[in-house]
Amino acid sequence: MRGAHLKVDAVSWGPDRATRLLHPVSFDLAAGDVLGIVGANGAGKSTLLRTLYRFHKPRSGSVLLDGQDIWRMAPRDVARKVAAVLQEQPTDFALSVREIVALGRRPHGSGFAGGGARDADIVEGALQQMALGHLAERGFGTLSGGEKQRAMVARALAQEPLLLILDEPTNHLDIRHQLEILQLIEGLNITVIASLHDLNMAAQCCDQVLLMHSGHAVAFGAPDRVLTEAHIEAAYSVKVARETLLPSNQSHFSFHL
Ligand SMILES: Nc1ncnc2c1ncn2[C@@H]1O[C@H](COP(=O)(O)OP(=O)(O)OP(=O)(O)O)[C@@H](O)[C@H]1O
Repeated sequence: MRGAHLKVDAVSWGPDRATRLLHPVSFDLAAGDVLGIVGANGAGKSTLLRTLYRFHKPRSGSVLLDGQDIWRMAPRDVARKVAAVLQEQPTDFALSVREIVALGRRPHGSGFAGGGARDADIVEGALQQMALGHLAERGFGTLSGGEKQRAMVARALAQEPLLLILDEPTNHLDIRHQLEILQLIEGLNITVIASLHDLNMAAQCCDQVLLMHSGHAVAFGAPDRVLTEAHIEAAYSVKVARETLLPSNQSHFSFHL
C-alpha cells in the first residue's frame, strides 16, 4: 500500500481569532482508504479540505500525515506527498495539457522545462490514465470544463501523491467520466479524500464518510452508518427514501422536499 495514514485531531479554522467556520473535527483514516466528505452547500467541506492540503493553518489541532504534522514539514515535502484537485482551476491557459500535467512533477525536482525520461513516462501515464492522450498538445484554455477537470486530475496523479484530495471531482463531468473517476478513485491504492454531492456515489465508492453540517462534523464512519435517512434529512433539510433497485438489489437514495 502506497497511501499515507492521516490523523486529523481537533482541527478548527476561521478567518480570524473570533470567527470559527470549522469547529473541531477529528478522524483517523487508514492508509489506502477512500473518505467521502458530504454535506449541504456551505457546510464546511472545502474549508476542511483546505486545512488538509496545507492551505489554511488550523486555529487549533493538528493534521498528521504518517505521524508528521504537515505544518512542521517543509511545504515541498508536503507537496511530494499530498496532491489536491480544486474547484478553482489554473489560469495559465497558454500552457499545453502536457505542460500542465508535467507541473505535477515539480515537487519532485523537475517541471515542464526539464525532467528526465522517468518524469516524461509518468506524465504520459497520467495523460493516458485520464484519456487525455489525444489532447496532450492542445492549449489548456481551449479545453471544455470536463476536459480541464480531467487534466487537473492527471496533474495530481503525475505528482505521485500518497494522499489525493479532490474537491468535487465529478463537477463538469458527464456520466461516463463520472464513472471513470469513481473507478479510478477505487483502484488507486493511495489514500483519497473527496468532497462529493452525490450521496449514492459516496455510498458506493467510499470506505468512510464524513458528514458535515454548519461547520461541524456530525458523523464519521462506514457509509451505511453515516448515510442514514435521519442523518441526511437533518443535514440537508430534505426528505429521504432508501429504496432497493431491481434487479441489482442495490440500495439507492431518492430525495424529496
Ligand atoms: N475565508 C473565508 N472568510 C469568510 N467566510 C468563509 C471563508 N471561507 C469560507 N467561508 C464561509 O464558510 C462556509 C463554508 O464554506 P465551504 O466553502 O467550506 O463550504 P462547502 O461545504 O465546501 O460548500 P459548497 O458545497 O457550496 O462548495 C460558507 O458559508 C462560506 O461562505
